[in-house]
Amino acid sequence: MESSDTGLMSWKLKEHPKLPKGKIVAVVVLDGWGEAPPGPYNCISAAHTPNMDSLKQRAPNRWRLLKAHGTAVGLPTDDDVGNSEVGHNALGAGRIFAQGAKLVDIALVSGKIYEGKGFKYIQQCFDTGTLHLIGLLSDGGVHSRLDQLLIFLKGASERGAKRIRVHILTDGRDVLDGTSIGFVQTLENELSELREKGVDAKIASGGGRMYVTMDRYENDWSVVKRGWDAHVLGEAPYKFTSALEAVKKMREDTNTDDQHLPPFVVVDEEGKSVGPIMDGDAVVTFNFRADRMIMIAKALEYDDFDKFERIRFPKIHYAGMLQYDGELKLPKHYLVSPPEIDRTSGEYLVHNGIRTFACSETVKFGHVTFFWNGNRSGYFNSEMEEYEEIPSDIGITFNVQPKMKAIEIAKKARDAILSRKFDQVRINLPNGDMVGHTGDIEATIVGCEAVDDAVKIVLDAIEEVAGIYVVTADHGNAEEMVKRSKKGEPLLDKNGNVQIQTSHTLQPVPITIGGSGLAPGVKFHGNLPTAGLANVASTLMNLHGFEAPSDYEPTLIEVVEE
Ligand SMILES: O=C(O)[C@@H](CO)OP(=O)(O)O
Ligand SMILES: [Mn+2]
Ligand SMILES: [Mn+2]
Repeated sequence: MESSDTGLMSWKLKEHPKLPKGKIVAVVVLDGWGEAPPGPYNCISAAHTPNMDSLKQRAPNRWRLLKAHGTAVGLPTDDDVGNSEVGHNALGAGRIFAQGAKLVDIALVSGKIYEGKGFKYIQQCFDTGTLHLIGLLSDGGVHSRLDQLLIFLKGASERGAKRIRVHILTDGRDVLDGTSIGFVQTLENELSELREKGVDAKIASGGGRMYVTMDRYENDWSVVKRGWDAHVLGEAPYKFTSALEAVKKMREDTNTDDQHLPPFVVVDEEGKSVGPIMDGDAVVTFNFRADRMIMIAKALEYDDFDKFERIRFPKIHYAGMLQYDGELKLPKHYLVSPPEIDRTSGEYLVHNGIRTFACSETVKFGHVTFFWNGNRSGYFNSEMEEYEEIPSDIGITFNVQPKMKAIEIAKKARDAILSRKFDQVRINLPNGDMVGHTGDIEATIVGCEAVDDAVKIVLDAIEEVAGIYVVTADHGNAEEMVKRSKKGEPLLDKNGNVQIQTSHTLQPVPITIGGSGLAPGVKFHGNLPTAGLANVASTLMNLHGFEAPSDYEPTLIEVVEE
């Protein structure tokens, strides 16, 4: 950390000895765009992407791969796929922070989770109220983990929870479609063991994560309302006497995948919901990841709330697994302290006169703002920053509109670059990820081609202002659309069809820099073979003419005499 004469931390960055200030730098994050061998399940190699291809071929010294998964981005193990939260956190913060998944693991293993203020707060309801747990039910490890839920269920019941209701959101996005049946079965087994010990524990409601509760960035409040109605009011169009039956039947009868299952409630023999949320109950949202919990957290926490008609607003003790928004302090109560992602590159650059424009469409808007800035909403300095959100299409899966708003985002970036009002123009192009998550290979190829066209728009604008571009990605997705055996063969399901993979991957991501504003002699260091996304922030500071703070991960570039 840099310090001033007074011993206090200083925001002032040192000038870079060789690189000038004043260049406009475009930062383009391709969401879900990893590097993998070409093949029929690699939508990026299958797509016609002349611009990205030429960036790779033209300047081998200024194109390389970065680690974007596992411990390189603060996840518990190197078997953990990357994701947007940890990826953009690392890109923006320039350091690797132990992330939510890991912090919850640590708190559960040590038992500290039960000693904190958050647990004591919910525990006050255990004698007379019900403990409700709402979250994503899978072992995907992106938003939540089933093993953590099971440990917590046991821990809470040993500490006095007598009546427990779980509200499940089925996945099929971070894990294979269809696996929700197995996850529900595992949870049911655990709940039945708790019942044998005298705890009244049941699944009460649920639905598919993309259709119920887990919307983000206020894209579509009707998603959260469906969750509210099912979890809180105990009302849903589908009623079953067990969650297992619910998931199995709804998959067949409505022909929807795990991600998009309709909302359901579990009812008793009289058809009455087994677990609405009532006055005096405790509620925990057990996802550690922030973006898709913030909307439901607002609905559960805020007295003043006008996003939808709540009908009934129970007086509850609500805690998040983590605090999801550091600026809004939302929720007020939480079980595990979030990573303290401080002194991000965005905050430094604002203090050093860099004016920033950031843009994406709604579904990725918070990635280049909120996540980039360390899970902090709002501006550091509204006079120096402008964030623009292009409304995403709602109510569709993105294989229907695979081009999404890529071109519109790129045009906003182009206008911001040509206006010369900004020093950094930062965008996220969502297609590789959002279309990749649908598992639709043809549509994903179309999406990747739109990304390539969008990159060209930004690069052309950078050329006009003699600026610099940095094109990179946050994690893999579209480059690997099939589940493989250990030997690398595509796996088949029981009907002999290949198992389509909708999730992120373990693959590295490319980064490339260039533009006529780049000082001659700038190239990637040869001595950082294991660099990852956290090395990008220092690099960007250099390109703006500054040295990075000493505790940032080292820069990727060096300047050689030509
Ligand atoms: O859609 C999401 O929530 C995640 C996958 O669970 O994707 P990303 O990390 O790219 O936002
Ligand atoms: Mn992403
Ligand atoms: Mn994704």
